[in-house]
Amino acid sequence: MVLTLHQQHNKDIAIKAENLQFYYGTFQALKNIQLEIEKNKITALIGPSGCGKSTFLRTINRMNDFIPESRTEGKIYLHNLEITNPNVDVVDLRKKVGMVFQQANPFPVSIYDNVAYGPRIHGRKDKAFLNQTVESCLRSAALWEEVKDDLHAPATSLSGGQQQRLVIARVLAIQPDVILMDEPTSALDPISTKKLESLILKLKEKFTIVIVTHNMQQAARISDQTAFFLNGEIVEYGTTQSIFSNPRHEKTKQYIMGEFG
Ligand SMILES: Nc1ncnc2c1ncn2[C@@H]1O[C@H](COP(=O)(O)OP(=O)(O)OP(=O)(O)O)[C@@H](O)[C@H]1O
Repeated sequence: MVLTLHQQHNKDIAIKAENLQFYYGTFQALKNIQLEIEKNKITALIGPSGCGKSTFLRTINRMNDFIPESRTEGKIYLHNLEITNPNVDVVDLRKKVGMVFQQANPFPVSIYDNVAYGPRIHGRKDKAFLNQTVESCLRSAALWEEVKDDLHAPATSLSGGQQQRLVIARVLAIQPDVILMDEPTSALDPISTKKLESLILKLKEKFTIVIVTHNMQQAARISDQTAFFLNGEIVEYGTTQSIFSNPRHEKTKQYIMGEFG
C-alpha cells in the first residue's frame, strides 16, 4: 500500500498527483502516481537510476511538454489549480514553479543580470526595484556577501557552488511557490554541498521544495518527507524518519541500505 498524506486533513498540501501516468511514446515511465506534497516542507524523491524521479519532477512544471510523442494522463494540482489541464498558462505556471538542475546553468551575463532576468522579462524595468530584488534574492540565496562588490562580474567566473546559489537567486526573483531541484549538489564538492543544504533548509520557510537526490545521507539530513520510486511507481512514501528508520517495504530497505541502485 502506498502511504500518501491523504488522510492528514490538517496538512496544507501544495502539490497533489492523482493517478498520474506518463509515457515516452509507448514506454510508460510513470505508473499511477498518487502523491501529496506538503507546503513549506522538503520532499525528497529517491530511487535507482531510471525509476522516473526526474520525469515526475518535470510533470510539476510541464517541462515534459517539450518531449515529442510524450503523453500525460491523470492529474496534478498546484494548490487548487489543475496544472495538467491543457488550458493552463505554462508561462505563468513556470513562474510559480522554479527549477534548479544538476549542472548550474547561469546565463552568460553578469551576476546582476542573471537575477534581474526574470523580473525584466516580466516587464519590471525600474532600477530601484531591480537593485532591491537582486540584493534580496542574493541574500536569500546566501550569496550576497560573496558577490556584493562585483555584481557586474560574469556569472561564469563564480565557482560551481556559487553558480548553483546564483541559479537559486534567479529562481527566487520570479517569486515562485515551489522550487524543484534535480540532484542540485551532485556536481559540487562537500563544502559547497553543505552550504547548499543549509540554504535549502532555510528556503523551506518560504517555499515548498521537491528534491531528487541519489545521496541517501542528504535525503535523511534535509528532507521532511521521502518518496521511494521504483520502475515508475511509488513503492513507499512517508516521513523521512519513518522511511529511513523503519521502512515498511523490503525494496525500500534494500535500496536505502545500498543493496541495489
Ligand atoms: N526523453 C526521453 N525519451 C524516452 N525515454 C526517456 C526519456 N527521458 C527518460 N526516459 C526514460 O524514462 C525512464 C525514467 O527516466 P528518469 O530520467 O525520469 O529517471 P530518474 O529516476 O530520474 O533517473 P536518474 O536517477 O538516472 O536521473 C527511464 O527508463 C528513461 O530511460
